[in-house]
Formats: sequence, C-alpha cells, structure tokens
Amino acid sequence: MRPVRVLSIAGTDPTGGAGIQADLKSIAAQGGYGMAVVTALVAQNTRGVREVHVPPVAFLAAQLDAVSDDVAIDAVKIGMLGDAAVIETVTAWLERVAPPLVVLDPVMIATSGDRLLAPEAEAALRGLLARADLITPNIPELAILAEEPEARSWDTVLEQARRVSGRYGVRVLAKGGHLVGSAAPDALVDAAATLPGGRSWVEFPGERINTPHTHGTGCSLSAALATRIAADGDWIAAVTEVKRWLTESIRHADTLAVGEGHGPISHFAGLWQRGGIDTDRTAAEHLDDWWRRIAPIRHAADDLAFVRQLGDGSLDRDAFSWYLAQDALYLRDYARVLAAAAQLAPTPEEQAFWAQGAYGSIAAELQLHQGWLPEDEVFQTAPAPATTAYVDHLLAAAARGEYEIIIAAVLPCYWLYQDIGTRLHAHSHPDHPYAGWLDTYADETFARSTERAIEYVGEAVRRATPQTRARMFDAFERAAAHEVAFFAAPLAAGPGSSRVEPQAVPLAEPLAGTETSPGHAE
Ligand SMILES: Nc1ncnc2c1ncn2[C@@H]1O[C@H](COP(=O)(O)OP(=O)(O)OP(=O)(O)O)[C@@H](O)[C@H]1O
Ligand SMILES: Cc1ncc(COP(=O)(O)O)c(N)n1
Repeated sequence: MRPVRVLSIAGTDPTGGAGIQADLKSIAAQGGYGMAVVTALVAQNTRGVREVHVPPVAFLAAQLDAVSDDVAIDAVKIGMLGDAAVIETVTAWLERVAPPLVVLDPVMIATSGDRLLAPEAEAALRGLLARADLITPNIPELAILAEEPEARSWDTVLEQARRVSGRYGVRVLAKGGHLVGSAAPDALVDAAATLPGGRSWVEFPGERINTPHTHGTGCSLSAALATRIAADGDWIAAVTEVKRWLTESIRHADTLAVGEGHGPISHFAGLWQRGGIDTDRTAAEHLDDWWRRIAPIRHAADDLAFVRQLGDGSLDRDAFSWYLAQDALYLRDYARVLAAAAQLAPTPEEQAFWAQGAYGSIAAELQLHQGWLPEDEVFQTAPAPATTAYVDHLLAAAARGEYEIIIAAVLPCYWLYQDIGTRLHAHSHPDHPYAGWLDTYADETFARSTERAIEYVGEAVRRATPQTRARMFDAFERAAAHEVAFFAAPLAAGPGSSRVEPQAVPLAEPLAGTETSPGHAE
C-alpha cells in the first residue's frame, strides 16, 4: 500500500523530541511519508526554550508552495505557528490548496511553561480552527479556546471540548495528559454528533505511565493521528491505535537518556522491538554474520596444541585415544539431540535430514571410532568436564523443545568440525601417523550435510523474531565455545584443567548402565 504523504507545518526542536522532528518520527512510525515546512526555529532542549526565530513569512509561503506545487498531500498536521503573520500565511495557503485532512495542534505554551504563540495571535488562531478537521488541545489550551477556567476534572474537560467543538464546528481530541491520577484518558468529541452511532463523544481510556519524559507527546499524537486517519479514514480505529502506540512510546522513554530535563518519548521502540532494525537478510547473510561473530572462538580453535599436533602428526597417541573415547561418548548424546530436532522439524525434508544425522552420528561415526578405539575403552571412559558441559548444553536445548534453538546448538558440531577438518586434511600424507583419521575429514557426504545444516538454520533465523534470533545465536555461540573446549581438553594440563584421564568405570555405575546397550550392561 502506498504510504500517505503527510506534511507537518511546525516549529523545530533541535534535541529531536518535539515539533517537526517529533512529527517526522511519528509519521514514519505510523507508516506514512513525512514532509516538513518550518514555521519557527526554536533554540530549545529538554529543559526549556531559549530563543525563537521566526523567518520572514514570504519564505514560509515559499516553503509551503514548494511542497504543494509538486506533491499531492494526503494530510496536514499543524503545530507551532508562533505569531499572527504566520497564521495568516498558513491560513491563506490552506484555503488555496485545500488539503483533504487537516489536524491542528493549537500549540501555545510548551511543557516547560515557555510561550510558543504570541498572546496577541490567539485570536488569529481561533480563525484557523474552523479550517481544521480535528484539533488536539491539551487541558490549558482547551481552556483558552473555551475562554473558561482550566478544567480540574475529566468530566469538565469533556464538557469544555463539546462547547469548543460546537463553537468552531470542529472535532476535538480532548487529552487527559495534564490530569492528576493513574489514568491518562483521551476523548474524541464532536458536538455535531457525527461519530459512529450518532455519538457526540467516544472515550479512549489510557493508563498513565509514571515518567517525567513526555516532551513532545502532543506533537507526536497529532502527527500520528493525521497519518492514521488519512490512511484508512476510520477515526475510532486511528485514535485507538495511535493511543496504544503513544503509550508504548512513552513507556520506553526512560531508555533514551536524551537530556537532563523532560526527555522525549521513544517513537520507534515498539517497532524496533517487534521488527528489529536489521535489513531483510537472506538465510546465508544471517549465517555469514554468525560465522563472523564467532571469529574469536574459531581462531582459538586454530591455536590449539591438539589441533596443531594432530595436523603435524606429533600428537601423543594416548591423548588421541582419549579424545576418540570422549568423542564417542559425546556422539551418543549428540545423536539424541539430533533426533529431538527431527521430531520437531517443520518440514519432511528437515525431519529426514536431522533423523539421518542422528543415525549417522550413532552408527557410522561410532563405527569409525571403534575402528580406532576398542569398544570397551569407550564404555569404560568417564566423560570429561568439557564433554559433559557440551552435552549438557545440547541436552538442555533439546529438553526445552524449541526447534530453532536445538538446530542452532547442534550446528557448530557440523560447521566447526568441518572447518577444522578441512585444514587438518590438508596435512594428510600416506606416512602420516593419523592419515586414516585425517582422511575421514574429507568425507564429501559430511561436507554436504554441513551445507544443509547451515541452510536449515539460516532459514530458521530468517523466520524467527528478533528475540528468538538472539537466543538462537546464543545457543550457537555457546555450542561453538564448547566445541573448542572439547578440542582443547585432550592436551589441557595443570590444575583446574579439563583433562581427565581415562578412567575405568564399573559397569554397574549409572553411566555404564545408561550409555551401553543391555548386552553391555548385563
Ligand atoms: N504520563 C503519561 N502516560 C500515558 N499517556 C500520557 C502521559 N502523558 C500524556 N499522555 C498522553 O499523551 C498525549 C498528549 O497529552 P497531553 O495532554 O500531555 O498533551 P500536550 O500537553 O499537548 O503534550 P506535550 O505538551 O507534552 O507535547 C495524550 O494522548 C495523553 O493521554
Ligand atoms: C517546536 C515546538 N512545538 C511544540 C512544542 C510543544 O511540546 P512540549 O509541550 O512537549 O514542549 C515544543 N516544545 N516545540
């Protein structure tokens, strides 16, 4: 759908919380295309207004014409006008261009108490009200327009709004932001009773967020309303949705840390949270990024004595056997985790892939190890801390039962193993003491499986919410660290090391009982 083209005619706030800056953010947050004509340059920050410069009105007219001569405008939001000459210029332009929707925020006094409209310009502003489709005064502004004392209760606000609506023939959004108490209600008021169901007012309840950071809420509300109403014409839906968005943006205001005074609201907080700020990456781009982010872990693997010595053939035979025994222990649980991925897989292809991986781990790879390592030795070896830690991470992912997290956690065992293996295999030659082992790394089927695993995880990342993506990466990164610790364990030495000598475990111990077939356990 084409975004609606919304023009803000307002003053500036160089700290970005109010005025034109807030309007442009609000229009964008509501899915519109924002444009802006500056009425006044305001030297202000979150503490207050320092100086106001109103450029010559001829230049204001030139800006307005520059937009309307070129762009079909769907809605106009009017904010700070400054003085009577500005109001006259804008009024004349509105009469000539007749934009389809005009929302007027009758800005008079900033939250800080500084005047943003010359007192003698109030009469000129009244003349502009009838030209608007909606006005959005706060409680003090409503009182000025009603020429009555400021309302102290919500009921009085509604009555005043009805009188102002009747007098100027305009819909009024009465705002409860300045009330005391736990509520911040708003109401759409139309004395002509043209609201759905012939009603003269519709209330929009709202909870008050306890924060001093509400600078620019009025500007943001009116710009967002102009955008939403222009987009689908449903006024009630527009106010409901905008109020929900505004409350959400106020709720996140405290996270911004902009200025020492009344800080701005966070216009995009909800969008960032729901959609993130990432561009639409392909599955491969996501995983390229994952690979880049685990570079420190990968480089640590390359520096391991175990990996270097396995490559140059100088590795101690016992350390190698110990590694194989740990690997065999690892693979048994790894196969169970892959089976869990198969069980949860969303497509038959993925189900088959992970089930095949489970089978491959338990059958083919164990057979391979058993060629190097007597089976008894595997079953009589206690798992080292590094093995237990790695396996526990994977089993915990499986136990939580989230497909995305499981496949992210099992990926390093494919990817890092394949990556290290490719480099190790380059060292193989017929006289190499571990040639038989290094050659297993050249397995084409495993390389293809690694590619498929990367592809499936990449697709899952693409489908996931930002929160799930972050948890997937965490599961992946931690598994990668475990994978490297696992490679480090055979040669890690000294106190507190993860090197655990192969130990004979009595067959009656739970480990033997759970890890072996009934035939072995007796
Ligand atoms: N603390 C708050 N929690 C939730 N909503 C609020 C809060 N303060 C204001 N609002 C909402 O923000 C919008 C603007 O209200 P308010 O009455 O403060 O207007 P305003 O004075 O023109 O705003 P501002 O001058 O701060 O730009 C209304 O929808 C109001 O209900
Ligand atoms: C240019 C401009 N327009 C409007 C406001 C009112 O916003 P607030 O009342 O939150 O200060 C402002 N401070 N500056």
